[in-house]
Amino acid sequence: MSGYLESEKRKIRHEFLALRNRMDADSAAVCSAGIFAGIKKLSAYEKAKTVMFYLSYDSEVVTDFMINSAFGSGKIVVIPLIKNFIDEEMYAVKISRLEDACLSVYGIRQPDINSVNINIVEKDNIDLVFVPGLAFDIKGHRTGYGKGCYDRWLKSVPFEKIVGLAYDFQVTKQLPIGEYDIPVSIIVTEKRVIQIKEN
Ligand SMILES: Nc1nc2c(c(=O)[nH]1)N(C=O)[C@@H](CNc1ccc(C(=O)N[C@@H](CCC(=O)O)C(=O)O)cc1)CN2
Ligand SMILES: Nc1ncnc2c1ncn2[C@@H]1O[C@H](COP(=O)(O)OP(=O)(O)OP(=O)(O)O)[C@@H](O)[C@H]1O
Repeated sequence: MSGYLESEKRKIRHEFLALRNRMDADSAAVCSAGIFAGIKKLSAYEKAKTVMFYLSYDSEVVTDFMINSAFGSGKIVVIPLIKNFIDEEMYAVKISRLEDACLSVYGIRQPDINSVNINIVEKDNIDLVFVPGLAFDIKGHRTGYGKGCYDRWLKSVPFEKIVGLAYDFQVTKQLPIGEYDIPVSIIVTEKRVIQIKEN
């Protein structure tokens, strides 16, 4: 990645993380409920048997109650797992309850790779993937924490299965894009559902 692109991305991360960190817990809960209301209206969600959520940390869109609701609807829930924080390769693993994913390194909740029976689910068997982000643009580009874990994992996932979850202020007109950035096909915020055309 060019130095210019890297510094532009760094600025975006800084700016949008500051915005997101300004949210208080009550507003985050209210907005996340609004986002889930939007998700439930998606026919792709209704039809999905297996959905990939992430377990929110920091000031990300809150997903715990969404995951519990998905269990209640009989869906299979998978979440990202980083087995090794050196190569940072991501896997999708099935959980049966939120408690399967205890607090892990760097504040990210994920299953304990030593104590839990790790059940890796193939990408082809996942119907819908919700991705977190620091910022999204109206063409579906996403800026994350800058590890590239999601971009690497999403490489072979069909565009229409990838859905970004964001507070409305995280959606901007245009983000700097790198060669590996994988766009989302839908962005769900508490105010709107943005459908993106594939380029
Ligand atoms: N909720 C949620 N879960 C997620 C992500 C996310 O953005 N949100 N990820 C999105 O990618 C992945 C987590 N990726 C991560 C990879 C590394 C570090 C991390 O803090 N690494 C250390 C460096 C390790 C070291 O010192 O060797 C660091 O930066 O300090 C954090 C998250 C998968 N799970
Ligand atoms: N498919 C890939 N193959 C090789 N390198 C990649 C791939 N995807 C991303 N990277 C590299 O990972 C680093 C971080 O990428 P980027 O800035 O796009 O992360 P991000 O989208 O902000 O974060 P994340 O995907 O973790 O949420 C960059 O150096 C990028 O070149």
